[in-house]
Amino acid sequence: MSDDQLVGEREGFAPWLLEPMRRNKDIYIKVTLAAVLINIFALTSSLFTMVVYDRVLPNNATSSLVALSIGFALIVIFDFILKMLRSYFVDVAGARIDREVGESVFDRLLNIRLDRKRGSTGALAGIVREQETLRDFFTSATLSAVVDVPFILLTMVVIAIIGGWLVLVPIVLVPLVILVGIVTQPAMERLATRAMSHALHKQSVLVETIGGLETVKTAGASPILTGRWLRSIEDNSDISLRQRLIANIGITASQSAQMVSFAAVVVVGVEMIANRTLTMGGLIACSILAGRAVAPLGTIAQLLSRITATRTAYRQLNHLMQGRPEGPDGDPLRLAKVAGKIEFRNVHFRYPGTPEKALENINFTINPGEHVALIGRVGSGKTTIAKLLLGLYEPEEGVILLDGTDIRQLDPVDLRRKIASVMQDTLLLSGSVRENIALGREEIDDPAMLEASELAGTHQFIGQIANGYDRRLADRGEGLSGGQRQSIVIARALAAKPPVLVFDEPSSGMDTQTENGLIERLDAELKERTFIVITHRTPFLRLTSRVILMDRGKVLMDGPRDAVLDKINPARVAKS
Ligand SMILES: Nc1ncnc2c1ncn2[C@@H]1O[C@H](COP(=O)(O)OP(=O)(O)OP(=O)(O)O)[C@@H](O)[C@H]1O
Repeated sequence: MSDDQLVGEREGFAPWLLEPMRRNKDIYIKVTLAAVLINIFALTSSLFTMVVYDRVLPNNATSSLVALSIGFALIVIFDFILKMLRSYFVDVAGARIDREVGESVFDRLLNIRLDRKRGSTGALAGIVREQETLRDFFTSATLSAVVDVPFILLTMVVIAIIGGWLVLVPIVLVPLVILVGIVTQPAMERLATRAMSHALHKQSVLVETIGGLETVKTAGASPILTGRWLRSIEDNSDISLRQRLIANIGITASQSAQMVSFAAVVVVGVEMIANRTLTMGGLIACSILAGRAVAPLGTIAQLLSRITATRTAYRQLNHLMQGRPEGPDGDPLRLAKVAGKIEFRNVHFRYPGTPEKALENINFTINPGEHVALIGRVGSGKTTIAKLLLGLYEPEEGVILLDGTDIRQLDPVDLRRKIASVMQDTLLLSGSVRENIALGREEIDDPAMLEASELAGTHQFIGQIANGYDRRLADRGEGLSGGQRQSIVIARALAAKPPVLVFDEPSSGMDTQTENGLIERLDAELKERTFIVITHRTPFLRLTSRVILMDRGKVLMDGPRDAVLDKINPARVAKS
């Protein structure tokens, strides 16, 4: 699915947003109450003017004017306080909603099923960032403007009371402005969707470039990325130009409507004054009110592009939130104690969107405490077996069992605690070495961290540096050598003493001496634990007693280590 398709879905209002809003119901009730009072106060300035013209001026009643002015000043003060309170309430509720939504969006991101993940990393990051657009809506003036819209009716009722038929002016104009909004809305929606997909594309280019800056430089990929970047900037500015054009139709229409409304009231009002059906003060009050009736629509028109962007952001996030998360549909199982028996039964697997099977009819059983090497040519499916065992993907057919339980029924997080892994793309987090090994797991105290670190060989280079374990690593562990990064990741896997360990090319970045030292230390450590190692190199085979040879997604040979190695390489037999 392309980034474009990611933004095209439409759904109803979803619980991940509705629930946090409901939990803040009390605050929104206060906001509505404040809005009622603010809108009532807003009417008073016109009524004040009316009374001054009709009662104070003809009678030269200065004392009444003083009293009225004091009253009006008090209203202005109350109005000020209420407006401040309203913004504060909107902000508090917005911040709470933002936190709750942020938590559930990040949680869903962590539980995303890899087989359902669509679009690039940058696009996914962009979708998650859309939460900010939602927050902007919930904490900004937009929400207050939307809340003010129903009060247009109240303003019209007051116009009808004071000016009678004069109310026809806003009655005709308000729907006209709304109509302009409705007519431009589909175009705004379309543009908002396209704007978002262009923004996601721009984000993808940026993330790809920054993430691989070293490779971009060494491989000379700058021209192709610059081209993509410039295209996405052009696309983005083209779309925002069109968005502004369309939005301006609504904004200008509402401004014109405000002017027409004011003038029409005056024209019709003059006639009514001549007929003595309206006072001078009444006319002035009505013309102010008629402008006010159209004003909230003007604010909405100004914020329309923001409102459509919020809807598009909502749909995007909803698409992410409605995807099925990892783990079983019902309550996930957690195995109390794992002996470490692993079984692949008739497993077939195809990566999403690829025609060929990466694994075809895989069958093997690994007994508790057995040490097995998975070997085979590049692309033969070894890593895929590890990924399936870790529950990152589900088999298309067949089952994978851990101690006799289908791993699809297990809690994926718990499964990955029981089966610790060192995967090929060793990724470190920014933070200290200690944090990278312990990863915030409570059971890993300092002695456990140090023990794992000594076993993995991390201590050999970190132990020499003062405060080495507290040394902060740069982004993704850049600043450490490939072998050093691997050693930290091995320490991370060993630290919790898991019953099963899966290592995928654990020593590809290490020199022979470091690798041999590691293998010697692991020999004792791995006793009575199930161990699977994927390797192209022979030293690690010393730790294993059985070898599974893979070829083009199938098991070609499976048997005792030396027997399989002798079959593959008859020269070995001759030598021995
Ligand atoms: N994320 C993916 N999406 C689509 N195809 C993939 C993906 N990862 C791997 N493949 C394909 O699946 C096949 C098996 O890949 P796998 O990584 O399991 O091989 P491998 O035996 O571990 O190779 P290597 O020794 O190079 O690590 C390959 O043909 C590869 O192109």
